[in-house]
Amino acid sequence: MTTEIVRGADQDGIVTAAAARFTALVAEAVARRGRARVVLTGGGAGIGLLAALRGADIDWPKVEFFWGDERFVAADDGDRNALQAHEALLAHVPVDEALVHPMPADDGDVAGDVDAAARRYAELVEPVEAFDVHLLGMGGEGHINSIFPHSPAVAESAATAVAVRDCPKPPPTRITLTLPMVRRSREVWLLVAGEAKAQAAAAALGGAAAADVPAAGASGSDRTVWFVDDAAAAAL
Ligand SMILES: O=C(O)[C@H](O)[C@@H](O)[C@H](O)[C@H](O)COP(=O)(O)O
Repeated sequence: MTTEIVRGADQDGIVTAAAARFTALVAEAVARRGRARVVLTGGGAGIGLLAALRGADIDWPKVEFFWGDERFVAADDGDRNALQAHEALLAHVPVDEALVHPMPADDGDVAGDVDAAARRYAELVEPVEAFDVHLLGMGGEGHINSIFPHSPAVAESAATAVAVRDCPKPPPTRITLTLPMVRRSREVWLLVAGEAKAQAAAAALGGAAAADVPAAGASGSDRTVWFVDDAAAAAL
């Protein structure tokens, strides 16, 4: 397993670098396996990458989309990562809707039951042998997906997806893939920009415990790539 650091001047710089690499990774996965399985995330950098991919030369109907985390709100709530991904990318490219797997929303038959929603998503991802790439943003205290330091989610070693309550970053109720499921990816990419992330980036790359800095537990079976801008790289 390789860890690689890709530097950019700012968030736009890392998004541009990640978009070029994403295009190549999807082409290779499709050539080898007929399909590329990708996991999307929320946050400024993750959604920014999706917007940058709109014009990319990608065989979109061969791409299968999963989410690493989601805010448990109504489907039409602007806080939904799936809605933001739709607006940034999915509505603009010819995806196969049967291959787009958003996490359940807080309406429909699991309304009010985030545990049932998480279980449903766990059942969906359980049979996936490996994602090709799991995209992640990182918070200033080192969270990835909705896995926060010293939370039940960061300690989860069995379930593939779990409910999150009292999340420090609003909205408070969420669903997240767990670290074991994140690691079921050939590649894991962290998109990290801004000085607020510098200490956590240095700690994660320096071998901190995942309980303290969840990003430290995010690694791909083939490769982990940190896309960091100059400000976020300041303490490396
Ligand atoms: O749904 C979410 O909020 C996320 O998936 C979260 O893990 C995000 O990726 C980080 O908080 C980084 O977000 P920024 O890139 O906006 O700092």
